[in-house]
Amino acid sequence: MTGMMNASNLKLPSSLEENRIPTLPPTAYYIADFISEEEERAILQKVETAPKARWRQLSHRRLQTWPSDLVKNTLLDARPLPDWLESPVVSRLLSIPVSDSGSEANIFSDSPHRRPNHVLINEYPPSTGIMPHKDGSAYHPVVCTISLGSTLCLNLYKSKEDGALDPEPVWRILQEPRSLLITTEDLYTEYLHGIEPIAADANLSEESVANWNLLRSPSLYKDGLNQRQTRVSLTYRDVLKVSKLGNKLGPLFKGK
Ligand SMILES: O=C(O)CCC(=O)C(=O)O
Ligand SMILES: [Fe+2]
Repeated sequence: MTGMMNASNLKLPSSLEENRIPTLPPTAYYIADFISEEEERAILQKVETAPKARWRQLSHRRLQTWPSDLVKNTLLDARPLPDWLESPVVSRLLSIPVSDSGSEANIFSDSPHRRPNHVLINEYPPSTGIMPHKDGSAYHPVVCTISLGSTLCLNLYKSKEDGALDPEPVWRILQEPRSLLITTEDLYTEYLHGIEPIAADANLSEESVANWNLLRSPSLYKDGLNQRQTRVSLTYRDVLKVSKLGNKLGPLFKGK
């Protein structure tokens, strides 16, 4: 067991502000060691052994939604998240104050349910990605992403004056396994994000990676390359609309 990272070895910041990515527009935070290797393994195990019907297969990527898909931007299924998605991630997330000012406010203090109520799980084999997009109006504009299994780059894009997408990313964020990335505000509303469908991320450097100084292991990428393995991401958000009807109909939903 020597050298194995368990939760008690994690060095969480005393506030998110300490881990703000300084070169980005408001506001993004990156915590390289948010969960331990043990916790990563346990979550991956749950993801991989979920009932087959939980998975939605897209052409390259597959995904799960917890507790369920949205219908017209509404969460119909008001059941809480399962334990393995709630703990340790949500409790840890809510325990970190945004600033050192003495206020206890956490990243979900201003959201309608004061906590994430929805998790999207995406699995990306090497050479798969997600097209540049915005996350839209269904969610409170705070996105918390846990990365598992592999490092890859998330790209941030701007729209041009004419509304068309500028295909060159304006920034890149390198997400290591077990890291937490939080994006909010302008990064939610003004910019698009996406992941290129490539086998390796290239030209990685202090100049080209916005969160370079917050990485756990920048030395792994000193040749500028990151060979991708399969990466699983957990995207935690607060869905604004939760149906009361969904609650009453709960027993009728044959939830898996
Ligand atoms: O996997 C990720 O990090 C991004 C996922 C994403 O952007 C989304 O599902 O909206
Ligand atoms: Fe997204």
